[in-house]
Amino acid sequence: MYSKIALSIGGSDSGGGAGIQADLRTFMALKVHGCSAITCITAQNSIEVTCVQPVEKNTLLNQLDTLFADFGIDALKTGMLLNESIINDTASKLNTYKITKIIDPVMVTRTGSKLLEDSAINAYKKLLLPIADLVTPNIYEANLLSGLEIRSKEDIENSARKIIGLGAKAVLIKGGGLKDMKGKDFFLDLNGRKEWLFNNFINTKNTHGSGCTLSAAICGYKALGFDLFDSIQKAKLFVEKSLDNSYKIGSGPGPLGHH
Ligand SMILES: Nc1ncnc2c1ncn2[C@@H]1O[C@H](COP(=O)(O)OP(=O)(O)O)[C@@H](O)[C@H]1O
Ligand SMILES: Cc1ncc(COP(=O)(O)OP(=O)(O)O)c(N)n1
Repeated sequence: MYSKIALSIGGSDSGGGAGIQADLRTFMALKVHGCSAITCITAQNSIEVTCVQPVEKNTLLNQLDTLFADFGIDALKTGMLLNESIINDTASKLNTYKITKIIDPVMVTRTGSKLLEDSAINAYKKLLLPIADLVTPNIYEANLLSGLEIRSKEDIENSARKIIGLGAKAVLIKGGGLKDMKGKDFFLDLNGRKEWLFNNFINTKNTHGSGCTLSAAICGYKALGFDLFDSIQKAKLFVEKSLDNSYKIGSGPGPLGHH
């Protein structure tokens, strides 16, 4: 019980639906010990983000150094990294860790609040994609990373190829941003393995934190020792069940019920 350790590097969601809070709940549900390195603090509810405060450089670096000095972390994921300076600092450390790295390139909430400065997109491409074992963009994020406008399944596949071309070992593009594509995601890796992955559509408005939950579950299953592709399949099932257990706590989209 709890012999494996996963780390989430990302932002705090004061509303508890996404970010570090969703990641730690996901790790716990998978019976993986969860650690966190907080990059920024957001004041957030189900409808808006009213304030974002990055932590100081040394606060971020000390969280990482202190964890790695004592714990044998099995896998990590990144979430909200906010700006170029946080991406630089995170990448400088990640370069030295020989564990699975899942990069969830969080850029904007479903309700339209920006979680990444525009000027930081190039830093993602230059510093994080080349060290990613897996990158998990939604349509909007894949668009910005690949420079391709995505309107169809074919565009998704082309965008995935571009992202692999930028150095990521594997990519999972979440199709939900296109009509009738919720639950349909496209996987491609460096060896040319390509698969469309499907889970059942869950008819709920309470989807806040589903992207974070997916990347955290992939990270958790990797920490438990599953290979990357199995981890993704299991994580999709985990998200489906968590969406089925989702609930409403404010006037906007509510959180997932991690189980
Ligand atoms: N209503 C839904 N029913 C089933 N699966 C869903 C639903 N909404 C999202 N998903 C799945 O949840 C995961 C996260 O996707 P999504 O919410 O689009 O990411 P993001 O929050 O990054 O935009 C994906 O695997 C997606 O297929
Ligand atoms: C602090 C923080 N990190 C990440 C997100 C984004 O969460 P995600 O699951 O990608 O999507 P939304 O449900 O927010 O659209 C966040 N909101 N806050």
